[in-house]
Amino acid sequence: MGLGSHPSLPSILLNSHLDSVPAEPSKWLHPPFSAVRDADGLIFARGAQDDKCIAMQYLEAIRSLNSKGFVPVRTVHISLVPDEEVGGFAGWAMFVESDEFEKMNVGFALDEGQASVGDEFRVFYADRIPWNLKIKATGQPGHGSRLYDDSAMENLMKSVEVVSRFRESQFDVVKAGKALNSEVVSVNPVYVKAGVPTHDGFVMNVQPSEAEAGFDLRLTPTTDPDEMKRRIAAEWAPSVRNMSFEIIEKGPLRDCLGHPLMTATNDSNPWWLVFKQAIASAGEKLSRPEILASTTDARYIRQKGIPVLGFSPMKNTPILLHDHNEHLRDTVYMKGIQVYESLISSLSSFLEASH
Ligand SMILES: CSCC[C@H](NC=O)C(=O)O
Ligand SMILES: [Zn+2]
Ligand SMILES: [Zn+2]
Repeated sequence: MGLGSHPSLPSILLNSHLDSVPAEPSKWLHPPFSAVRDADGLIFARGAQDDKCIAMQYLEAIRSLNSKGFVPVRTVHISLVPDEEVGGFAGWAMFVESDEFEKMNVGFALDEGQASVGDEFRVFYADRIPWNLKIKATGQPGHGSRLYDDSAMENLMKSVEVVSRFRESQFDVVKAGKALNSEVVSVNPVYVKAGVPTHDGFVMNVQPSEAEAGFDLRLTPTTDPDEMKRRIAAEWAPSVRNMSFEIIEKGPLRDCLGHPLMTATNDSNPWWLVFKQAIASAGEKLSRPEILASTTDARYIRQKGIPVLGFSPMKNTPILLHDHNEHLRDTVYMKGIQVYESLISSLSSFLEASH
């Protein structure tokens, strides 16, 4: 397929990353990099869901459409990219700035979504944005037996309590059924580093002068980043308690016009209507559009003002991305190819969008 009959119209892009997270083979039922299909039809492989499945399904769908003589109106591009799992800085973040990307003149893109445990497919209109937050404390060192104020560990532990309360306040909203997980700000501790090391452990009777904790923080597309920074500076790492912090922002929160990176899923977006219709024509249902709790390369494409939907055609499937024994049922995989045939033919035949 490839080139459309009207190549001057904005094109359709189908994106998949080819990298995956590591696996611990000893904890898997089958070797994670051999794609074993068991007697029940389950295909075990790192990447079976995240997201080599969609890369192959795009190709199979196009092969099938080709064999039926289908000619797209709009050009269809497939991008198979590196480094998504580590932030896309040497992948999509650079690619969106290239002339090659500009020349592709992309009008609409599909990127990965997530499995659905129910009978309806899930679709994602935005990603949360990760911040890596390091909180550092310094304080008074001293004998391990002494009770005194302002040790580094005490300062850090106070912060951990404050962060935990914020975490709970967000999680309570989810538990009360008022928001989905991906609609609140999440913060999870991922490491703590402190202590005076010895050759086989830590000195036990010295209270250390430095301590540090790391958090995986996820902002919703509408979180005000400046307000978040003020909260961190005032409450989580107050300098009056000898605390400092560092934030590594893993991607943009706004496009060049300052808008949150969200693709409209209403009548204002003709691509949404075509997408929805194509899913229905394939005899399938969609659940309410969601924000992706994690993030993917789509955020860089949205940053350019291009509408992107996150979609992986996996239903009645446990969510196993980044997990041990990641797998996908063969029949689900095969059905997904048909769904993409419907999507690709509808999207690439769509004439009327201004872009
Ligand atoms: C630093 S960006 C990390 C991207 C990663 N994406 C999928 O899991 C994520 O943690 O959401
Ligand atoms: Zn992925
Ligand atoms: Zn992943």
